[in-house]
Amino acid sequence: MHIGAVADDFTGATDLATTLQARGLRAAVVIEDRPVDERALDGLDAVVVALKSRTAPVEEAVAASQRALDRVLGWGADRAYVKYCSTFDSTDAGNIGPVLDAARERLGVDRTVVVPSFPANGRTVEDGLLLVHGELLEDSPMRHHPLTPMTRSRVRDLLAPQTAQPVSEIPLAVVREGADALRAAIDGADPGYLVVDAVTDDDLRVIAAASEHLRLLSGGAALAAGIDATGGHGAAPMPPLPGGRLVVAGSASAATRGQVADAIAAGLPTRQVDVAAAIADPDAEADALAAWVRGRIPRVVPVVYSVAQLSDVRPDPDGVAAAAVERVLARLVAELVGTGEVDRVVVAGGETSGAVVQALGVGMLRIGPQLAPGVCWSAATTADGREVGLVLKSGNFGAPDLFTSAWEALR
Ligand SMILES: Nc1ncnc2c1ncn2[C@@H]1O[C@H](COP(=O)(O)OP(=O)(O)OP(=O)(O)O)[C@@H](O)[C@H]1O
Ligand SMILES: O=C(O)[C@@H](O)C(=O)CO
Repeated sequence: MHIGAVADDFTGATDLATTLQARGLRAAVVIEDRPVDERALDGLDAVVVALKSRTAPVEEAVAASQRALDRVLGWGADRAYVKYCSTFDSTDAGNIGPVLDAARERLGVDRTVVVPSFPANGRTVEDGLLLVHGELLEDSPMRHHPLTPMTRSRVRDLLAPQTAQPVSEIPLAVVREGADALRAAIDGADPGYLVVDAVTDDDLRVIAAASEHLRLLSGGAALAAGIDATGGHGAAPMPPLPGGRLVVAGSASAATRGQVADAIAAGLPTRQVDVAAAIADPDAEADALAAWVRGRIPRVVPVVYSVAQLSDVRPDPDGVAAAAVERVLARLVAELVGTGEVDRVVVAGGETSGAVVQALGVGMLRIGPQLAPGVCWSAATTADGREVGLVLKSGNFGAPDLFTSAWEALR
């Protein structure tokens, strides 16, 4: 196995796995500590362990990441990849630094690159500053993220409070000199973390080539697109899925809000989660939503969402609303998949996807056709043996019409 990766949320895990698969590497996602039949790992070039650790308490995130790393190394991975968000979602007390520190120690290495850039999704790093579609991260919609509001843009300033290790920057000019010059800069820098500028996919290919000797990589998923692959393997075949279809969106991100608006405009049946009702009695709200969905499937694709506009986000310092919405959407999907009424689900949002996949009791995701950079279908078997197709969509990924167009890839 070439790559063993640990991703801090579930959409990030499928983002990395589909990116590796597009390079011709056979990749799959393993869910947290769930046992897997090791025969299913035979012939895989890469395994990504999906964690729900982005906003977990630091000790929990580090412990879960260590267990995941031990697992992939035990499965024979030559190299490790710590995957975080391309918008570096974290807080000053956050988990990226501690997880990287622990991974460096586990692998006995003194440095790694830090490369959140994902040009195909508009995230670039130049002069050490993270830009989202050309706008500073702190001026982008990420400023209003319900769990990890991003109010600074310099990657070094975001990482430094999370680690005692030095954080240095390698400018674009060095990357553009090519892999040999960049490798010399990486090896000559202080030990610790090296934030490397990258604006284009070519820059990422140079960084991947210059980092070939590093046993630990870190970044968003796009750095993986530069990994030298000799594979040529396509997407895993999806099982026949004749049942109902459903979209659940717990994400408040700009792209998801656009996709919700597009679904409304396209005439899909849509219904908003009642957050107050969800907090009061999440199971009753889930049951009410399930009854509404049942009245519509399998003819059409119902869309259950929680945020159409930013003013729908409830001030939530204790995470009560977030947990309630996650529970409602997870129970809704588990109920309808459990009865066999629904077998294809598009889930928008990383935390939301984590809650849904946990509720389904899925152990492994086989990576199917790609729908957009970082967005793909995956096939899974639930704890009670149902076959299901899932799209775990990062909040800010995918074209506006994703909720109407995603199904075509399964025809
Ligand atoms: N109306 C609301 N008020 C407060 N919190 C909400 C509301 N609706 C949803 N949430 C919570 O906001 C969080 C959104 O996070 P999630 O990771 O699912 O989406 P995202 O951040 O857009 O996606 P990604 O992490 O992939 O970028 C979830 O915990 C969800 O339950
Ligand atoms: O890297 C990204 O932007 C995504 O995979 C993600 O992690 C969003 O949750």
